[in-house]
Amino acid sequence: KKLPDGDSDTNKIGLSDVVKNLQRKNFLTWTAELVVASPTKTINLLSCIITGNPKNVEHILKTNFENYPKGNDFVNLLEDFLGHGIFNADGDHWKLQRKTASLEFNNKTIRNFILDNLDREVVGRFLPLLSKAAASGESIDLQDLLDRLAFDNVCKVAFDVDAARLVGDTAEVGRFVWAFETAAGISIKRFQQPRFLWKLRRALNLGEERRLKEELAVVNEFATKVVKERKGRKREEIEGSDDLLSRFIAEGDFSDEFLRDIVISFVLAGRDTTSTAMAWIFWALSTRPEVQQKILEEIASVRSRSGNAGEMLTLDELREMEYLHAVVSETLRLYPPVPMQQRVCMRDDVLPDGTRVKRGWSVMSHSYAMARTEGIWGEDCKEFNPERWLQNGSFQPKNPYRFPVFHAGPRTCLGKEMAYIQMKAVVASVMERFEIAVVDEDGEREREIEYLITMRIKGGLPVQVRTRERHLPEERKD
Ligand code: HEM
Repeated sequence: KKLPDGDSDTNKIGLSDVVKNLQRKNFLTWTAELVVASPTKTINLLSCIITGNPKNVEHILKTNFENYPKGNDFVNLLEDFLGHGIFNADGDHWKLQRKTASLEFNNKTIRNFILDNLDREVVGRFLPLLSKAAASGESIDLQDLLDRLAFDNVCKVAFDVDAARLVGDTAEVGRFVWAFETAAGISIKRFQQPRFLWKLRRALNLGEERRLKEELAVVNEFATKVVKERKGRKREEIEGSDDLLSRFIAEGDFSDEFLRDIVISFVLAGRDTTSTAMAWIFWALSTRPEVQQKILEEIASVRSRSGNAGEMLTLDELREMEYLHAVVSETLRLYPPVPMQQRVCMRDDVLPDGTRVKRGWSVMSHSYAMARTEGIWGEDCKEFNPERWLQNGSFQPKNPYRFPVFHAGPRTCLGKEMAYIQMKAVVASVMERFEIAVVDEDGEREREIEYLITMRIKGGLPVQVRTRERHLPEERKD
């Protein structure tokens, strides 16, 4: 039988290609090259379909959503850590959590809660650390500081706990924070190993698996204690609190275990994603003075319109900053924090480009490759060009199936708005006060990528910080 164009047999990558190329290349960039070069933008890599074709992405994430769950392999990997929290659940279990969580994320009060927390964290902790670095002249790892900042923020929003990672862990939660980071690291490393290996180590309680078990006991004990304590508070107090744990308790009769799992899922989903994105933004800006200048002009303009001479911009002012929104989006496009997203096929299917998918095969959408596809973004797709997001100065959102950086369809990221608020607030606050110079920066040279679920800058982001003179609106200066 003649195969239709784009049939999985046409763009098949064999085992010998895999072995030859993986020795030399990073999996993410190698598969991106293959996807971009494929006529249908879809490849079949040892019965794993990888696609950068927007029509296929829409089919997988929305049109035929029920046929493409996360699947047991994915869920099993993270189950010890996340249980069946929203990020690691399928079917009814996922639906129930999604419903309540969407309600809460769309609740207006959460935005103010996010910004108030950010205000304390950024003004009280983050900026002073940068001032110290500016005074001493020593270089600092900005990616690491941003990791700490994002961890603190997401813990506050998820369960109103101050993890205090930016100021050194406090005695009470320090053990939890350390255990969480270690457990996340070991759990994620499972993705790199053959399944039987980590399962065997787990069964025999050996090495990292043993460590994981110990650290998870600490994480679970701490989270359960917080859940129980919160449930024990007065009803009015719970109802008046904006963190997600309190909101879930106020909304329904959920078990301690369920609440613990969802909270841990939120912390995992919100920490490295946002910090990685911010690190790439500062890296991208460091070689683009003209983009920095435009952001500074935009900050000056919103401040002069509102007369705000305060430490932080307000939510409305951040919202007005459409150029900064475009800069953040352009960085996310080229450096998507979650560059590939995996699903599993439940029943044999044919994708819109003709690719056949068999039951049990993995299917991955490749945001990193899509950003580098001329058919989606035009000839300048590899350039950093924030203007592509703007029309007459207004930000124009793109079709999410062409830009699935926050996923798309029923499982779209719930923290997108929170992430944008955070990224814009941090970038604006830093840029107003400091010049950030990336150390060992080699002009436009790309940084090496470290890819393990999120796409991080390999080796961190060493920077030197210099103080910049601020220009606040005159009338409110004192
Ligand atoms: C720049 C920052 C972020 C990016 C790029 C991002 C991206 C994503 C992506 C790609 C997914 C889908 C993952 C998958 O199912 O394979 C996702 C899901 C999710 N994200 Fe985000 N995320 C970001 C920040 C956040 C934040 C700050 C939170 C909130 C605390 C958050 C909460 C979630 C949750 C709860 C899900 C699961 C949704 C579901 O399965 O129904 N994310 N995110």
